[in-house]
Amino acid sequence: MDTKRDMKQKNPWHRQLTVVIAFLFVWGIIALVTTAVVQNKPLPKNSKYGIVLDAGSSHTSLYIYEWPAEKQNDTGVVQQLHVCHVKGPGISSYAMDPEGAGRSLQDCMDEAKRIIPERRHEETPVSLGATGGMRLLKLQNPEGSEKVLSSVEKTLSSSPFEFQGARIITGQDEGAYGWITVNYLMGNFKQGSGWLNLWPKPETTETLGALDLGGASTQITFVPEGEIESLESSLYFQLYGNKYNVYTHSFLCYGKDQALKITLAKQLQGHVPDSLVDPCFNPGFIKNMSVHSIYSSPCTAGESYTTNTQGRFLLKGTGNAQQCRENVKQIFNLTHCPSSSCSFNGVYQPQLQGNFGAFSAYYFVMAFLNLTTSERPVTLVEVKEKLREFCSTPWQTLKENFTNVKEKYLGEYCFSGTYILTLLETGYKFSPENWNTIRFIKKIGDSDAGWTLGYMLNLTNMIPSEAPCSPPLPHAGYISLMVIFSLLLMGLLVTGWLCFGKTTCTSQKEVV
Ligand SMILES: O=P(O)(O)OP(=O)(O)OP(=O)(O)OC[C@H]1O[C@@H](n2cnc3c(O)ncnc32)[C@H](O)[C@@H]1O
Ligand SMILES: [Ca+2]
Repeated sequence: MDTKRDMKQKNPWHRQLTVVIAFLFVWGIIALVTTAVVQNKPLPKNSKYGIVLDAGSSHTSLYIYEWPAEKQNDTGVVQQLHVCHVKGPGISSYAMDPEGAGRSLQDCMDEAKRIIPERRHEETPVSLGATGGMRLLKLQNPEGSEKVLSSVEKTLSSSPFEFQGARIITGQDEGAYGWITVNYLMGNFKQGSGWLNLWPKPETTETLGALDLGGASTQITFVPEGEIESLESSLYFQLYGNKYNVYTHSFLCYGKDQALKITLAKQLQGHVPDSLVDPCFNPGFIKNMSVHSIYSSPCTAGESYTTNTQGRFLLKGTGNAQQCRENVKQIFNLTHCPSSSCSFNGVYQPQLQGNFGAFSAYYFVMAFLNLTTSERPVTLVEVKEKLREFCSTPWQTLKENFTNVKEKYLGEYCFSGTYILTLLETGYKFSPENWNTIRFIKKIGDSDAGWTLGYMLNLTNMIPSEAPCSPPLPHAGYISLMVIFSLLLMGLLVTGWLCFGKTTCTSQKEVV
């Protein structure tokens, strides 16, 4: 044994070789780690931007979206960077002063100019989509609606951004883009990226239905289980290689402001008294209303009426949720259905399917009533109980308790909550069993739920029909695996050499 050790110690080659290998080993590790770190160092942010203006019936909002320039077609990369709420009413209110519509957008456009880096201005698309309010104005006053559109077009096209049009979007588009937005933000279109690509894709990917409640119109959009019977309510999408048959319907006049007008008109039944007792407003609530404000809308235009001399009446609340529901139910015609199943007014609707995200006024109202934030979903019974309690609260008490809430909103929450409940239950056929499939949402991540993001993704061709080809491994995973395998190989090499080297040395000594 001692002789062997002596021989080894005396062999100068052995020590030199060990030093060289140890040096190479350490150098190899340093090189690999440096490569991995340098390769994965975050690149300087190179963003692109897009602007969409949501010209709703009650207000206009300007949304700025941002995404990394190099990841244009990936899913889930576009994010809302900023929202600017235009002061004043929706553009459809400017029929008598069309120039005012364009002017009203200027402040938000200036804000966008400050937020988006100047070097990106020219290539940033800007577009405006008008919804229910402008659809109604077009029915009532086509010339006025054209003038309003020209006016906003003038403001947008005089900005440094790339103007892509100001138009009234159809109810079908509004529903479809809302559905695309929520599912894009939820990552439901995501392909199995990286390793998951190695496994076959599931036949259908679960998507979230979209429920949007505006002031003038409301939309329901979801992927039903079977065939869609009506062509006009059916949309076909191929997104990221997945196929979707989507049902959508938009009810003009069933946004919450127009629905209130129809409900009031139903109670008035053509005879306008000096005062109207209404269960949908809190006890003690009194409002002086103009008859014209109710009957001037195309949604109530079919109704003939006689009025008192002042053309005004007093709306007096009694705060009875049960009676309010009975009144609201009257605006849903359930008597005829030409298809196998219907929602209301003879409109085809397939059986409800999957989970739903309810946004816009659904969220504003349900959040105020504390019916959204809960670890567990609120049941339909609890919603009804809450409405009973809220509607019966005296108006004076409400005003004292909610000094920071707009009085217009506060006064209407009893009606609005009851309307939402009735629309969902009587209209769309949600029941106690599937009520928990509805989530009232405002945002997904940092982006608002609404139709604008889907609209921009479509306009800028940012959703490919086929999944973009991607390597089986993400870049960081590739580098990490390379490092691990290289270390393993080196380890094996060194171990092998040590064992092999020892034997060789031993045998050499024996020969000697
Ligand atoms: O989609 P359309 O029908 O064109 O209308 P819109 O886009 O203007 O509709 P919104 O979703 O912005 O708002 C729907 C309604 O909710 C009202 N609203 C907005 N914020 C609210 C809040 O905090 N509480 C109660 N109601 C609110 C608003 O006045 C409208 O009557
Ligand atoms: Ca809207």
